[in-house]
Amino acid sequence: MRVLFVASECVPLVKTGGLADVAGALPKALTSRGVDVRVLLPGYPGVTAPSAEGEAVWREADVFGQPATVRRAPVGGLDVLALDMPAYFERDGLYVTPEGEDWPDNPFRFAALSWVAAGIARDGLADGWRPDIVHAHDWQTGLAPLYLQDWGVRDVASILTIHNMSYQGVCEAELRRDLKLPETGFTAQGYEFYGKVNFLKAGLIHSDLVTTVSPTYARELESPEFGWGLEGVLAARQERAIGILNGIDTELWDPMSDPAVPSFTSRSLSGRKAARKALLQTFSLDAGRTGPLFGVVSRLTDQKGLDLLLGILPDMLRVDGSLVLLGSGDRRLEQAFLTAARDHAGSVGVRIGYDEDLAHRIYAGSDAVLVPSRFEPCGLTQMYAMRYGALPVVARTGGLADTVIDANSAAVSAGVATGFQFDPGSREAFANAIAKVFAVFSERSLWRQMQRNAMRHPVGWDGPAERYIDLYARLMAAKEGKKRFSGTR
Ligand SMILES: Nc1ncnc2c1ncn2[C@@H]1O[C@H](COP(=O)(O)OP(=O)(O)O[C@H]2O[C@H](CO)[C@@H](O)[C@H](O)[C@H]2O)[C@@H](O)[C@H]1O
Repeated sequence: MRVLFVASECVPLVKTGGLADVAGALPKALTSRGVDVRVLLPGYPGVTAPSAEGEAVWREADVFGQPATVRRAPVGGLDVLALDMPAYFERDGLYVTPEGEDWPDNPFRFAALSWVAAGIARDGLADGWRPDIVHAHDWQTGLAPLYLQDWGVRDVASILTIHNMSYQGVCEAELRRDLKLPETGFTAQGYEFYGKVNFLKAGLIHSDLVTTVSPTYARELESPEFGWGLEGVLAARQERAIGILNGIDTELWDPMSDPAVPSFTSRSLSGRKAARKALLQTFSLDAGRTGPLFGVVSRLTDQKGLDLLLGILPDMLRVDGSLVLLGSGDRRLEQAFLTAARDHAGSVGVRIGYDEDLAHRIYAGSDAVLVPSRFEPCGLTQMYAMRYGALPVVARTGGLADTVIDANSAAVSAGVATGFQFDPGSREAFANAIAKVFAVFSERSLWRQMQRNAMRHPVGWDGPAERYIDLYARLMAAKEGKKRFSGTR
């Protein structure tokens, strides 16, 4: 079974968010189960540097005005195919300029990525490798299934995984000819979206199968609130989006062997105490405060609901809580948190930027990690938190609802709670959940039991990888005409 993964970012080479974690970890889990996976990535500087010596396995002289060369190299346990197109990808910033604006040629950059994925599926590589399946991820690769279908490549199946429906890759209709999109597809049943071109919609319509990253988000996606205008497209498909919960890379994220933090396990937490102390020192926070130390590691966007945190912060601090936050994104949120840190020096620490090492130290040293998202397709931070013994406090939405067992009275009596849930978007519900965190924090044995539960909660890729393999096998069988594909949620 040969699978071509195509994604716009991937750990350990280049990451801005959770897509990269999945695009790095899932291929590893599939490979260890015998699937032959290669991962096609844009040749950003972080990708071309480690693959520069790789063999050129595919070329085309002119892909949207630029020569394209694909180099194959083993990097970080992955079989990487780096798309070398310096004019498109050798720049500082994956999607946006240093000033935070979308690169104006993003439609061409990511159409090129999709085009090359489809080209590899059509032609195969110089070493004879040709995929059975193209597995595309998010809008940046949404045109790959369309090109495959348009070119009549019928013996390679395509899957599109939605990591976030709110980013769709919409561009002006006039570009459609230059993007080499079929004119007949520019309709409401095709890739047209309110008079524009929509990359994600193209992928949803033309892929053989659509998946998303949690069962709850799969259901939510069919409502206008979460579908961002594409809910009808999913509902109209014969096979709707299949929700497969993400896992996390439990080798990279292992408190026992993580080089960024003192070693600890669910049985022996003394290393965790040291991690907490070190974290307080990093942010020059007062070690004498008796309440929980809350942590946040997040992109600062409206999705993540962190404006709600600003609203309840003074109350949290009044009862001796503390906060550390690492994030970047929306300039106004960045400023607001920096101001909070200045106003509450000693109890609030804020780092604006991206820092992988510090992220590990926050999961290991915080008592609780806050994820108040308005919507969350899966969410990985709550799983990293659980694995490191920080109890997650999450909005009850998407994958957050699927991964955290709320400390309600039934779960507490059954001894299975792993965190705290509240109604998304509600400041009052968030404040109530925080009050509960304080209450449980003062009941040391219950807190300790929840930490143990959280740390032992299965968060790896074993189950999800098996489900993807099952889908791949059924898709291949369907392509071979053995039987009609039938998906289940
Ligand atoms: N400033 C910073 N410094 C260091 N690390 C930082 C950071 N900001 C964020 N991170 C890291 O980025 C990742 C974020 O992953 P999430 O899944 O929580 O969100 P994201 O919205 O990016 O992903 C989308 O795709 C993923 C994958 O499918 C879905 O889980 C999710 O719901 C969906 O929105 C985590 O590994 C986190 O530690």
